[in-house]
Amino acid sequence: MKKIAVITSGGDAPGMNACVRAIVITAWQHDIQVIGFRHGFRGIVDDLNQPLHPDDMRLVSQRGGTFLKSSRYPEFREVESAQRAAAVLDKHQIDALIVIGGDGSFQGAHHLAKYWSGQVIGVPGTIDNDLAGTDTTIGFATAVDTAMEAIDRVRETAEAMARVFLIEVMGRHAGFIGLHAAIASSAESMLLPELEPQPKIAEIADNILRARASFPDSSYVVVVSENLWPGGVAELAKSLSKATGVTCHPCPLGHIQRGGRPNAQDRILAMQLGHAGVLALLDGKSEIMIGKEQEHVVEVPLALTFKRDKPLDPRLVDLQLGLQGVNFTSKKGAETA
Ligand SMILES: Nc1ncnc2c1ncn2[C@@H]1O[C@H](COP(=O)(O)OP(=O)(O)OP(=O)(O)O)[C@@H](O)[C@H]1O
Ligand SMILES: O=P(O)(O)OC[C@H]1O[C@](O)(CO)[C@@H](O)[C@@H]1O
Repeated sequence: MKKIAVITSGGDAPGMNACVRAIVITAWQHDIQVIGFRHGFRGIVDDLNQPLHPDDMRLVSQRGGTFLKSSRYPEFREVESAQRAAAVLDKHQIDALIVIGGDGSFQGAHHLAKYWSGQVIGVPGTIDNDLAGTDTTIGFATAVDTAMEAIDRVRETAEAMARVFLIEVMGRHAGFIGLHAAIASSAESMLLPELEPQPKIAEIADNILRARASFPDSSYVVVVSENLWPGGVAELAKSLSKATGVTCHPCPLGHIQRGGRPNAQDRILAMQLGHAGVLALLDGKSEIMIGKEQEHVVEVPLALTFKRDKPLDPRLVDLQLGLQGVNFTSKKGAETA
């Protein structure tokens, strides 16, 4: 193996830069050159190449986003795009490609592997944590920290004014950020796509009214996953305000959850998985994702990572449901009810 390529693809995630650093340094230690392609699969197709050298990696892991840039590039589903990418990779005499991204990026890698003979490896980089075969993904822990800090700030004004807030968090169609942020911020309630049955407006409203009756001078925070409620928290807030007679304030956290310096956990995970990715390539592996399960680095067939659903940890769901229930039965609540 003489030359490998790396891309960051899909939504950027804090820690992607640290992962590229580990890949570049590990590869050079094995006399392998590294080329980056900017903007993910689009950069391969358009040959936006950028040679990567360990000297350039000195101060990248502290930064959020991805210095290699990323993109959403739906055209890559087409056969011609994959063939064009294969031709560009061959032109540069690339032996293997490492794709840092989420489930869409891994589908892209799987698609490319049908038209290109080089090795292809995925490293999970997405704030959503929605990839099967790995307990966590690069960027998830930082996004949860960011959401928690933002909710803490909202909590202070909510508590001062005794207001109800509906805080929308990212996750695409998965509730990992929602669940972890709800626990970490001591939310009174959470609405996640995985919870069955989904509560009706009347039930959510009833919970708010019961909490207001028990704690009339306190805040009430509901963490809501994006893409769950039609119209998002803005519409949900309108419906709940009407149903309860209490003004419910919508607060979508949006892209601030994706930005920011990666936390230590994400930097360490990123470097561990990037390093292991290069070693797996040297071992001749292809079409796998390098993940982490129960503190061990694991190799998982790429196709399994996006074909399987990844469930929330039921113990964490029960923890939050149990703790949020305490709000209605606590001593203080019983006295004022
Ligand atoms: N089915 C597919 N076939 C080929 N390429 C795909 C496919 N799905 C996605 N891709 C490619 O992978 C890129 C990244 O996918 P996507 O935009 O879904 O983000 P992602 O990797 O899931 O990351 P995130 O979870 O952070 O959004 C797409 O823009 C596209 O170029
Ligand atoms: O930045 P974009 O392209 O609007 O994508 C937003 C989506 O990307 C993510 O941030 C990462 O997949 C999701 O949580 C969110 O739904």
